[in-house]
Amino acid sequence: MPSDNVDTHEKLFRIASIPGDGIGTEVTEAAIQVLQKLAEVDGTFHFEFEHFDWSSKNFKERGYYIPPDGIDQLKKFNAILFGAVGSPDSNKGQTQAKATDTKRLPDVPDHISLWGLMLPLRNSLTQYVNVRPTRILRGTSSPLRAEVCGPKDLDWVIIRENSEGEYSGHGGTTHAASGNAVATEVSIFTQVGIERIMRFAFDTAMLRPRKKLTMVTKSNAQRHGMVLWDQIFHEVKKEYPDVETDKMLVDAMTVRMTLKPQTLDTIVATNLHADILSDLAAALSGSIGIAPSSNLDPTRKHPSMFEPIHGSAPDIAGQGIANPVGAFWSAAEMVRWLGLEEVADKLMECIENVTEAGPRTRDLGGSANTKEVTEAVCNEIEKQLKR
Ligand SMILES: NC(=O)c1ccc[n+]([C@@H]2O[C@H](COP(=O)([O-])OP(=O)(O)OC[C@H]3O[C@@H](n4cnc5c(N)ncnc54)[C@H](O)[C@@H]3O)[C@@H](O)[C@H]2O)c1
Ligand SMILES: O=C(O)C[C@@H](O)C(=O)O
Ligand SMILES: [K+]
Ligand SMILES: [Mn+2]
Repeated sequence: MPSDNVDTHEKLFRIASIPGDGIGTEVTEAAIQVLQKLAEVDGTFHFEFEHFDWSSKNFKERGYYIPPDGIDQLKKFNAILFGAVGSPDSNKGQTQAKATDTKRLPDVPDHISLWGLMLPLRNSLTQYVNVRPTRILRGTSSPLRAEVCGPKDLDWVIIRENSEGEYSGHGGTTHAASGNAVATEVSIFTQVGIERIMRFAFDTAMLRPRKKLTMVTKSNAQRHGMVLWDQIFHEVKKEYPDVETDKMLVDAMTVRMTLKPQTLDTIVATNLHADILSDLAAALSGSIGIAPSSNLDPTRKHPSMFEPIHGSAPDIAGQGIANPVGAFWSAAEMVRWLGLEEVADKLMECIENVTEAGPRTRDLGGSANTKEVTEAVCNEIEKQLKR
């Protein structure tokens, strides 16, 4: 509840924070610090955070990530800030694997953690869109040669289908004892699921200056679900005559992203294809550490969830050196989703003032730690937003 000295006319946003594991906890804490500073300096709204410790550590102790009433609890919030899931105890080996190299094996297998926390959240809260913008932030550079990619040549938004496809979770394993195990991983594509992601992608393209949408599939080799994607794309396209469109096969798309980044703008792809392409996009724009994502329920029936696209990064977890910029940018997208467009723009401005002037973390060529970057962004907020 607002404290006594708070004007009750101020907007109050209730945010659930789920830091998760590894650097997820470090960058979420940093993002909350930045959001609190933003609210404090702006003065017209404030945030109330509630923390949910649904970590892999707790999973090992309790046997679950999300408690039985967990999803219902989340439904009361205006938005969710998520860190990352993926057990960081990577040196402790794993009980079920026959692995010879236990050095990099997590003790909660990744498919258990993803299906125990991340995917049930996206699914239960009908966050069927995942928006992943990518551009070269001021002061950062692409690993691509300057002739291929100048600072303005990479400005994309990837619309990832976030509810079905390769992530439908249908499948099983049998015959394991025979020494010739049989496993299926069935992709499911539905007309409803495809239509709604296409409409969202066209709407997104319409709001961007270039009004350009590239649809990605693999409909040469995958002849059912991917062909349905193509067909529905062509149907929905008729409703958006102002949007310039083209279509790519996902393998060729990686080449186009790398060699002709300026020819792309809005991109729509399936759950798995967009997952892979968005990591590539992040790397091409400078670092996985800066890339944001919004898991949206466009109907606004349920809270949407905002998280950097990276994982728990066991290799650097606990060192305090993770780049918090992806979490900050995600926080800015949350602020935008909550209706505070101008504040979101100002926050992005502050973030980019810091990527430009430094301090920067190692992944961006600097030597700063998470705390130093966070303090720099907070100072920038003080400077830029003070009335
Ligand atoms: N949405 C999620 O929660 C999510 C996303 C991706 C991976 N994961 C999980 O995270 C774990 C690790 O996965 P991974 O290693 O494939 O991917 P990852 O994104 O965690 O790390 C890949 C590489 O990028 C670096 N990196 C990532 N974020 C960084 C940041 N903010 N600053 C600096 N460097 C950064 C890491 O140090 C690592 O070298 C796995 O358990 C995986 O399942 C979860
Ligand atoms: O596959 C996933 O969705 C997990 C992670 O890689 C992500 O991009 O959020
Ligand atoms: K994440
Ligand atoms: Mn991913």
